[in-house]
Amino acid sequence: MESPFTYILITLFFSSILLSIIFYMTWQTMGKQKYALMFSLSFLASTVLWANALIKSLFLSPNLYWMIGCSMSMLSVLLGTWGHCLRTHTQIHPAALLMLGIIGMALTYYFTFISPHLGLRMSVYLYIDVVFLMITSIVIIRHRKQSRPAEIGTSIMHFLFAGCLFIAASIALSQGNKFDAELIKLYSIINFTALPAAYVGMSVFVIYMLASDLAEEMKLLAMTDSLTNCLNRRGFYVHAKQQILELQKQAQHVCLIYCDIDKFKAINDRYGHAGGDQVLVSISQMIKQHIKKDDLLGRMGGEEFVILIGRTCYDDAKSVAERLRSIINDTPIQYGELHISITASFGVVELSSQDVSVEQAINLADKALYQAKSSGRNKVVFS
Ligand SMILES: Nc1nc2c(ncn2[C@@H]2O[C@H](COP(=O)(O)OP(=O)(O)OP(=O)(O)O)[C@@H](O)[C@H]2O)c(=O)[nH]1
Repeated sequence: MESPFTYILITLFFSSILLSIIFYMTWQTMGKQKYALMFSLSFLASTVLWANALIKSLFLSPNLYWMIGCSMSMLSVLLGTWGHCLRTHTQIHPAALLMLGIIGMALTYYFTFISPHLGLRMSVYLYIDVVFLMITSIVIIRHRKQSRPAEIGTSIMHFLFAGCLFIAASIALSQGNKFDAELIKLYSIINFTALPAAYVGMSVFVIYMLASDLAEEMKLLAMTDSLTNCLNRRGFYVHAKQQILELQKQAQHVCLIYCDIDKFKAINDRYGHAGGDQVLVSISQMIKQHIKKDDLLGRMGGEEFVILIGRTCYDDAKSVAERLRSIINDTPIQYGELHISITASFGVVELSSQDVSVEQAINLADKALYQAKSSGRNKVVFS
């Protein structure tokens, strides 16, 4: 009858193979993101680690088995940390991570072969793993202002995993240089109960985090206009509702500006659909350049854009549309060798002091726009 630890190792071995395959397939199907490949390689290293633990007594000398186990453990955590740094665009040089791993290996080698010390031999690599896991936990939680639930969960799981390893390492170290059967028993209990649970929990949370990344990407795509890259109608409604509440709380003057390019059909007829598209892209870029980062720009369809702005001073808010009109009027759009002169009409509604919904505000601004069109175009009309 095999020891129960053997069965746990077999389970970990197969779980790691599966996780490595899952992340490899994620890498293949999710645009070959490097971090997914790192996660796959990380679980491959874990697979070697568990396989090494399973076959140790069959082929390897104890010291060789130990060095392979330590290096695979650190390699696995290092690759995972590197993957998380890539995903979060954290500027930690891989060489710094590699250096930490090499120091861990050198110290383990030293305390195994040169100046043998049981406690240090068993604990140094685990402490290095703890450092890697803590870096990962911090990197995940700190890379954006408001972390997603999946990121919070993944960060906590890395922290818990680091905690389990820290306890295991400290128990091993507290033996000193002499084998202590009681402490080793405790060390094995941590190693084969808390650690596998934390390991599997952490892996599942990483998968959940990547799935949540994908869901966010889809949501973003569903709210983005593919030609101009600004918000589409649906995206504008969703964001404008939140933004209006935010701005009104800050007692800002909120204006909704409806902008429609004049005689756009004629531009399409003269320069072709591609020329018309270029005009739409250039106009959206021009508007983005001349509004603030927090202002919202959406394309409502065709040649219609809508802008939501908040300004502390009412005159500032009112002047934005006039400034945009004048810039569009004065800036011909380059299309290949050609320069296309265009104008646009604007309808503006102020909604700071009124209890107006986005839909009503758009209707009012649209009516003002209609007046701007019917009174000769290239004009701004306030509702
Ligand atoms: N190139 C291009 N044209 C588009 C797109 N979406 C809509 N259009 C065209 O935009 C034109 C809009 O024309 P109209 O609604 O008649 O308006 P207009 O010619 O700008 O006239 P006024 O608004 O009255 O000044 C139509 O010819 C549509 O085919 C697009 O994504 N790309």
